[in-house]
Amino acid sequence: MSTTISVPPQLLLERILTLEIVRVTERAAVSAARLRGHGNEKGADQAAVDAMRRELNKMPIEGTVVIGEGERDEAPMLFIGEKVGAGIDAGPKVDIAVDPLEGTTLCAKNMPGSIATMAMAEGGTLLHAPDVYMQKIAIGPGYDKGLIDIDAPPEENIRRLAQAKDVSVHDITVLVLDRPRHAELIAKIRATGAGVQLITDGDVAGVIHCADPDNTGVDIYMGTGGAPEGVLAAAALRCIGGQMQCRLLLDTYSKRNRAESMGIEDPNFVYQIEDMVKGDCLFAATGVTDGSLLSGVKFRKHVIQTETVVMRSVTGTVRYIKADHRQFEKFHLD
Ligand SMILES: O=P(O)(O)OC[C@H]1O[C@](O)(COP(=O)(O)O)[C@@H](O)[C@@H]1O
Repeated sequence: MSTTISVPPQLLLERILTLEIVRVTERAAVSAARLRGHGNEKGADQAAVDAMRRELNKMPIEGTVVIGEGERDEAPMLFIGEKVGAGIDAGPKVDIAVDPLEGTTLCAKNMPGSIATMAMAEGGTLLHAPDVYMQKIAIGPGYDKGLIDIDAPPEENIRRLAQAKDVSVHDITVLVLDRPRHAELIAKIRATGAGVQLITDGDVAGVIHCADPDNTGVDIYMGTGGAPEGVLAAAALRCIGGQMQCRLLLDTYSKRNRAESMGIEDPNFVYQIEDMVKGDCLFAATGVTDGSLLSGVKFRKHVIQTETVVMRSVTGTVRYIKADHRQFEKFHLD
Protein backbone atom coordinates (compact mmCIF):
# COMPACT_ATOMS: atom_id res chain seq x y z
CA MET A 1 0.00 0.00 0.00
CA SER A 2 1.36 3.43 -0.77
CA THR A 3 0.35 7.04 -0.68
CA THR A 4 0.61 9.50 -3.53
CA ILE A 5 0.12 12.61 -1.42
CA SER A 6 2.84 15.17 -2.14
CA VAL A 7 4.05 17.45 0.62
CA PRO A 8 5.94 20.75 0.26
CA PRO A 9 9.55 20.37 1.52
CA GLN A 10 8.99 22.83 4.37
CA LEU A 11 6.32 20.50 5.78
CA LEU A 12 8.54 17.41 5.87
CA LEU A 13 9.35 15.88 9.25
CA GLU A 14 12.80 14.60 10.04
CA ARG A 15 12.68 10.85 9.50
CA ILE A 16 14.69 10.14 12.65
CA LEU A 17 11.54 11.08 14.58
CA THR A 18 9.95 7.88 13.28
CA LEU A 19 11.93 5.79 15.73
CA GLU A 20 11.51 8.32 18.51
CA ILE A 21 7.73 8.05 18.44
CA VAL A 22 8.00 4.27 18.64
CA ARG A 23 9.69 4.69 22.02
CA VAL A 24 6.82 6.89 23.14
CA THR A 25 4.05 4.40 22.34
CA GLU A 26 6.13 1.45 23.59
CA ARG A 27 6.55 3.05 27.01
CA ALA A 28 2.90 4.00 27.26
CA ALA A 29 1.84 0.48 26.26
CA VAL A 30 4.11 -1.22 28.79
CA SER A 31 2.89 1.02 31.61
CA ALA A 32 -0.77 0.41 30.75
CA ALA A 33 -0.20 -3.32 30.29
CA ARG A 34 0.91 -3.65 33.90
CA LEU A 35 -2.70 -2.83 34.77
CA ARG A 36 -4.37 -5.14 32.23
CA GLY A 37 -7.38 -6.86 33.69
CA HIS A 38 -7.36 -4.85 36.93
CA GLY A 39 -10.72 -3.26 36.23
CA ASN A 40 -9.14 0.15 36.72
CA GLU A 41 -9.69 2.18 33.56
CA LYS A 42 -8.52 5.48 35.02
CA GLY A 43 -5.45 3.92 36.62
CA ALA A 44 -4.36 2.27 33.37
CA ASP A 45 -5.02 5.47 31.42
CA GLN A 46 -3.06 7.52 33.96
CA ALA A 47 -0.12 5.12 33.76
CA ALA A 48 -0.10 5.38 29.96
CA VAL A 49 -0.41 9.18 30.07
CA ASP A 50 2.45 9.56 32.56
CA ALA A 51 4.76 7.29 30.55
CA MET A 52 3.86 8.97 27.27
CA ARG A 53 4.41 12.44 28.71
CA ARG A 54 7.83 11.42 30.12
CA GLU A 55 8.96 10.08 26.75
CA LEU A 56 7.56 13.00 24.77
CA ASN A 57 9.46 15.39 27.01
CA LYS A 58 12.74 13.69 26.07
CA MET A 59 12.18 14.18 22.35
CA PRO A 60 14.10 16.82 20.38
CA ILE A 61 10.94 18.71 19.48
CA GLU A 62 8.98 21.78 20.41
CA GLY A 63 5.63 20.05 20.51
CA THR A 64 2.06 21.09 21.18
CA VAL A 65 -0.64 18.57 21.99
CA VAL A 66 -3.49 19.44 19.63
CA ILE A 67 -5.40 16.21 20.07
CA GLY A 68 -5.40 15.12 23.68
CA GLU A 69 -7.85 13.39 25.88
CA GLY A 70 -9.97 14.31 28.82
CA GLU A 71 -12.46 16.96 27.79
CA ARG A 72 -15.16 14.43 27.04
CA ASP A 73 -14.69 11.83 29.77
CA GLU A 74 -12.44 13.59 32.29
CA ALA A 75 -9.80 10.91 31.86
CA PRO A 76 -6.30 11.87 33.04
CA MET A 77 -4.93 13.89 30.23
CA LEU A 78 -2.16 15.03 28.08
CA PHE A 79 -4.33 18.07 27.62
CA ILE A 80 -5.00 20.00 24.47
CA GLY A 81 -2.51 22.85 24.32
CA GLU A 82 0.06 21.13 26.57
CA LYS A 83 3.63 21.82 25.50
CA VAL A 84 5.80 18.72 25.18
CA GLY A 85 9.34 18.00 24.07
CA ALA A 86 12.80 18.91 25.25
CA GLY A 87 11.90 22.60 24.90
CA ILE A 88 12.14 25.72 22.83
CA ASP A 89 14.74 25.38 20.07
CA ALA A 90 15.22 21.69 20.94
CA GLY A 91 13.92 20.77 17.50
CA PRO A 92 11.10 21.34 15.03
CA LYS A 93 7.75 22.79 16.05
CA VAL A 94 5.31 19.93 15.77
CA ASP A 95 1.66 19.16 16.41
CA ILE A 96 1.00 16.04 18.44
CA ALA A 97 -2.11 13.89 18.63
CA VAL A 98 -2.21 11.34 21.41
CA ASP A 99 -4.37 8.58 22.74
CA PRO A 100 -2.06 7.07 25.35
CA LEU A 101 -4.52 4.25 25.99
CA GLU A 102 -7.05 3.76 23.21
CA GLY A 103 -9.57 1.27 24.56
CA THR A 104 -9.34 1.91 28.29
CA THR A 105 -12.18 -0.54 28.95
CA LEU A 106 -10.52 -3.19 26.78
CA CYS A 107 -7.36 -2.85 28.88
CA ALA A 108 -9.22 -2.82 32.19
CA LYS A 109 -11.04 -6.01 31.21
CA ASN A 110 -8.00 -7.49 29.44
CA MET A 111 -9.95 -7.79 26.21
CA PRO A 112 -8.40 -7.69 22.72
CA GLY A 113 -7.54 -4.51 20.88
CA SER A 114 -6.28 -1.82 23.27
CA ILE A 115 -3.33 0.19 21.95
CA ALA A 116 -1.14 3.15 22.86
CA THR A 117 -1.07 5.52 19.92
CA MET A 118 0.13 8.92 18.72
CA ALA A 119 0.67 10.95 15.57
CA MET A 120 3.01 13.84 14.87
CA ALA A 121 2.97 16.45 12.13
CA GLU A 122 4.57 19.78 11.32
CA GLY A 123 3.25 22.56 13.59
CA GLY A 124 -0.12 23.91 12.46
CA THR A 125 -0.98 21.00 10.15
CA LEU A 126 -3.14 18.75 12.36
CA LEU A 127 -6.79 19.53 12.97
CA HIS A 128 -7.32 21.07 16.40
CA ALA A 129 -10.50 19.30 17.42
CA PRO A 130 -12.36 19.36 20.72
CA ASP A 131 -12.99 16.06 22.49
CA VAL A 132 -16.50 15.55 21.14
CA TYR A 133 -18.12 12.85 19.04
CA MET A 134 -17.42 12.63 15.35
CA GLN A 135 -19.34 10.94 12.56
CA LYS A 136 -16.95 8.89 10.41
CA ILE A 137 -16.88 6.81 7.26
CA ALA A 138 -13.69 5.21 5.91
CA ILE A 139 -12.48 2.82 3.24
CA GLY A 140 -9.05 1.60 2.21
CA PRO A 141 -6.87 2.61 -0.75
CA GLY A 142 -7.42 1.87 -4.44
CA TYR A 143 -10.86 3.41 -5.01
CA ASP A 144 -11.87 6.48 -7.02
CA LYS A 145 -11.87 9.64 -4.94
CA GLY A 146 -15.37 10.48 -3.78
CA LEU A 147 -16.62 6.89 -3.84
CA ILE A 148 -17.97 7.25 -0.33
CA ASP A 149 -20.12 10.13 0.84
CA ILE A 150 -20.80 10.75 4.52
CA ASP A 151 -24.14 12.35 3.58
CA ALA A 152 -25.35 9.45 1.45
CA PRO A 153 -27.47 6.73 3.08
CA PRO A 154 -25.46 3.69 4.26
CA GLU A 155 -27.20 1.55 1.60
CA GLU A 156 -25.82 3.82 -1.12
CA ASN A 157 -22.25 3.74 0.20
CA ILE A 158 -22.37 -0.04 0.47
CA ARG A 159 -23.79 -0.38 -3.05
CA ARG A 160 -21.08 1.88 -4.51
CA LEU A 161 -18.33 0.02 -2.67
CA ALA A 162 -19.62 -3.39 -3.78
CA GLN A 163 -19.76 -2.16 -7.36
CA ALA A 164 -16.21 -0.78 -7.17
CA LYS A 165 -14.95 -4.08 -5.73
CA ASP A 166 -17.02 -6.03 -8.27
CA VAL A 167 -18.62 -8.12 -5.55
CA SER A 168 -22.15 -8.59 -4.24
CA VAL A 169 -23.29 -6.37 -1.35
CA HIS A 170 -23.52 -9.65 0.60
CA ASP A 171 -19.71 -9.81 0.43
CA ILE A 172 -19.24 -6.41 2.10
CA THR A 173 -18.40 -6.22 5.82
CA VAL A 174 -19.02 -2.97 7.67
CA LEU A 175 -17.24 -2.32 10.97
CA VAL A 176 -19.37 -0.47 13.53
CA LEU A 177 -18.94 0.39 17.22
CA ASP A 178 -21.48 -1.60 19.23
CA ARG A 179 -23.51 1.23 20.73
CA PRO A 180 -27.27 1.83 21.14
CA ARG A 181 -26.89 5.01 19.05
CA HIS A 182 -25.98 2.79 16.08
CA ALA A 183 -29.10 0.57 16.20
CA GLU A 184 -30.70 2.25 13.18
CA LEU A 185 -27.44 2.29 11.23
CA ILE A 186 -26.87 -1.41 11.90
CA ALA A 187 -30.43 -2.27 10.86
CA LYS A 188 -30.01 -0.34 7.60
CA ILE A 189 -26.70 -2.04 6.84
CA ARG A 190 -28.13 -5.50 7.52
CA ALA A 191 -31.16 -4.75 5.37
CA THR A 192 -28.83 -4.39 2.36
CA GLY A 193 -27.52 -7.92 2.88
CA ALA A 194 -24.07 -6.69 3.95
CA GLY A 195 -22.53 -8.03 7.16
CA VAL A 196 -21.82 -6.00 10.28
CA GLN A 197 -18.74 -6.59 12.40
CA LEU A 198 -19.23 -5.08 15.82
CA ILE A 199 -16.44 -3.84 18.06
CA THR A 200 -16.98 -2.90 21.69
CA ASP A 201 -14.26 -0.20 21.59
CA GLY A 202 -11.23 0.96 19.65
CA ASP A 203 -12.15 2.65 16.41
CA VAL A 204 -8.63 3.90 15.59
CA ALA A 205 -7.67 0.30 14.90
CA GLY A 206 -11.15 -0.21 13.45
CA VAL A 207 -10.56 2.37 10.72
CA ILE A 208 -7.04 1.05 10.06
CA HIS A 209 -8.58 -2.38 9.42
CA CYS A 210 -10.34 -0.98 6.33
CA ALA A 211 -6.96 -0.38 4.68
CA ASP A 212 -6.28 -4.10 4.36
CA PRO A 213 -9.61 -5.84 3.68
CA ASP A 214 -7.96 -8.99 2.31
CA ASN A 215 -6.41 -9.71 5.70
CA THR A 216 -8.89 -8.11 8.08
CA GLY A 217 -12.15 -8.91 6.28
CA VAL A 218 -13.30 -5.33 6.94
CA ASP A 219 -14.30 -3.27 3.89
CA ILE A 220 -15.69 -0.08 5.37
CA TYR A 221 -16.06 1.70 8.72
CA MET A 222 -19.24 3.63 9.57
CA GLY A 223 -20.58 5.33 12.65
CA THR A 224 -19.85 7.80 15.40
CA GLY A 225 -16.87 7.70 17.76
CA GLY A 226 -14.47 10.10 19.40
CA ALA A 227 -13.08 13.04 17.43
CA PRO A 228 -9.54 12.52 18.80
CA GLU A 229 -9.67 8.93 17.58
CA GLY A 230 -10.91 10.24 14.22
CA VAL A 231 -7.89 12.50 13.74
CA LEU A 232 -5.50 9.70 14.78
CA ALA A 233 -7.14 7.32 12.32
CA ALA A 234 -6.92 9.98 9.60
CA ALA A 235 -3.17 10.27 10.28
CA ALA A 236 -2.79 6.51 9.83
CA LEU A 237 -4.81 6.51 6.60
CA ARG A 238 -2.78 9.47 5.34
CA CYS A 239 0.23 7.15 5.62
CA ILE A 240 -1.25 3.91 4.28
CA GLY A 241 -3.81 5.28 1.86
CA GLY A 242 -7.57 5.23 1.94
CA GLN A 243 -10.46 7.64 2.15
CA MET A 244 -12.17 9.03 5.20
CA GLN A 245 -14.83 11.66 5.75
CA CYS A 246 -15.76 13.02 9.16
CA ARG A 247 -18.04 15.58 10.73
CA LEU A 248 -17.78 16.86 14.30
CA LEU A 249 -21.00 16.49 16.29
CA LEU A 250 -21.35 19.93 17.79
CA ASP A 251 -24.88 19.56 19.08
CA THR A 252 -24.78 22.07 21.93
CA TYR A 253 -23.96 25.75 22.18
CA SER A 254 -20.97 25.08 24.46
CA LYS A 255 -19.49 22.51 22.06
CA ARG A 256 -19.91 24.88 19.11
CA ASN A 257 -18.35 27.64 21.18
CA ARG A 258 -15.41 25.46 22.15
CA ALA A 259 -14.92 24.42 18.53
CA GLU A 260 -15.05 28.04 17.39
CA SER A 261 -12.39 28.96 19.93
CA MET A 262 -10.22 26.27 18.31
CA GLY A 263 -10.64 27.84 14.88
CA ILE A 264 -13.56 25.75 13.59
CA GLU A 265 -15.86 28.17 11.80
CA ASP A 266 -18.33 25.82 10.11
CA PRO A 267 -19.77 23.31 12.64
CA ASN A 268 -21.10 21.13 9.80
CA PHE A 269 -17.87 20.98 7.81
CA VAL A 270 -17.09 17.59 6.26
CA TYR A 271 -13.42 16.83 6.81
CA GLN A 272 -11.44 14.74 4.34
CA ILE A 273 -8.13 13.23 5.41
CA GLU A 274 -6.19 16.18 3.96
CA ASP A 275 -8.29 18.61 6.03
CA MET A 276 -7.38 16.79 9.25
CA VAL A 277 -3.73 16.10 8.44
CA LYS A 278 -2.39 18.71 6.05
CA GLY A 279 1.31 17.90 5.83
CA ASP A 280 3.76 15.06 6.36
CA CYS A 281 2.86 12.96 9.38
CA LEU A 282 4.08 10.06 11.45
CA PHE A 283 1.79 7.58 13.18
CA ALA A 284 2.64 4.87 15.70
CA ALA A 285 0.64 2.37 17.75
CA THR A 286 1.85 -0.28 20.19
CA GLY A 287 -0.37 -3.15 21.30
CA VAL A 288 -1.36 -3.20 24.97
CA THR A 289 -3.62 -6.25 24.87
CA ASP A 290 -3.43 -8.78 22.04
CA GLY A 291 -5.48 -7.72 19.03
CA SER A 292 -5.92 -8.36 15.33
CA LEU A 293 -3.71 -5.36 14.48
CA LEU A 294 -0.94 -5.87 17.04
CA SER A 295 0.19 -8.29 19.73
CA GLY A 296 -0.04 -7.03 23.27
CA VAL A 297 2.86 -6.49 25.68
CA LYS A 298 4.48 -9.71 26.90
CA PHE A 299 6.19 -9.76 30.29
CA ARG A 300 8.81 -12.54 30.06
CA LYS A 301 11.67 -13.45 32.35
CA HIS A 302 14.28 -10.65 31.93
CA VAL A 303 12.57 -9.19 28.87
CA ILE A 304 9.50 -7.20 27.94
CA GLN A 305 8.26 -7.68 24.38
CA THR A 306 6.27 -5.12 22.43
CA GLU A 307 4.87 -4.88 18.93
CA THR A 308 4.47 -1.52 17.24
CA VAL A 309 3.34 -0.34 13.82
CA VAL A 310 4.90 2.92 12.70
CA MET A 311 4.11 4.78 9.50
CA ARG A 312 5.41 7.81 7.63
CA SER A 313 3.14 9.55 5.15
CA VAL A 314 5.69 11.08 2.80
CA THR A 315 7.08 7.67 1.87
CA GLY A 316 4.08 5.51 2.76
CA THR A 317 6.45 3.22 4.67
CA VAL A 318 4.78 0.96 7.22
CA ARG A 319 7.07 -0.83 9.67
CA TYR A 320 6.12 -3.44 12.22
CA ILE A 321 8.66 -3.37 15.04
CA LYS A 322 8.88 -6.24 17.48
CA ALA A 323 11.10 -5.15 20.34
CA ASP A 324 12.75 -7.00 23.21
CA HIS A 325 13.34 -4.57 26.06
CA ARG A 326 15.98 -6.03 28.35
CA GLN A 327 16.61 -3.21 30.83
CA PHE A 328 12.99 -3.38 31.79
CA GLU A 329 13.47 -1.76 35.19
CA LYS A 330 13.90 1.46 33.20
CA PHE A 331 10.23 1.28 32.38
CA HIS A 332 9.56 1.96 36.05
CA LEU A 333 12.28 4.41 36.83
CA ASP A 334 12.77 6.97 34.10
O1 LIG B 1 -17.50 4.86 24.19
P1 LIG B 1 -18.11 6.00 23.41
O2 LIG B 1 -18.51 7.13 24.27
O3 LIG B 1 -19.18 5.51 22.50
O4 LIG B 1 -16.96 6.62 22.47
C1 LIG B 1 -16.38 5.94 21.40
C2 LIG B 1 -14.90 5.99 21.52
O5 LIG B 1 -14.51 5.18 22.63
C3 LIG B 1 -13.50 4.24 22.23
O6 LIG B 1 -14.12 3.02 21.87
C4 LIG B 1 -12.52 4.01 23.35
O7 LIG B 1 -12.10 5.23 23.88
P2 LIG B 1 -11.39 5.28 25.33
O8 LIG B 1 -10.11 4.57 25.20
O9 LIG B 1 -11.24 6.74 25.60
O10 LIG B 1 -12.29 4.58 26.28
C5 LIG B 1 -12.93 4.88 20.97
O11 LIG B 1 -12.23 3.99 20.15
C6 LIG B 1 -14.15 5.44 20.33
O12 LIG B 1 -13.85 6.44 19.37
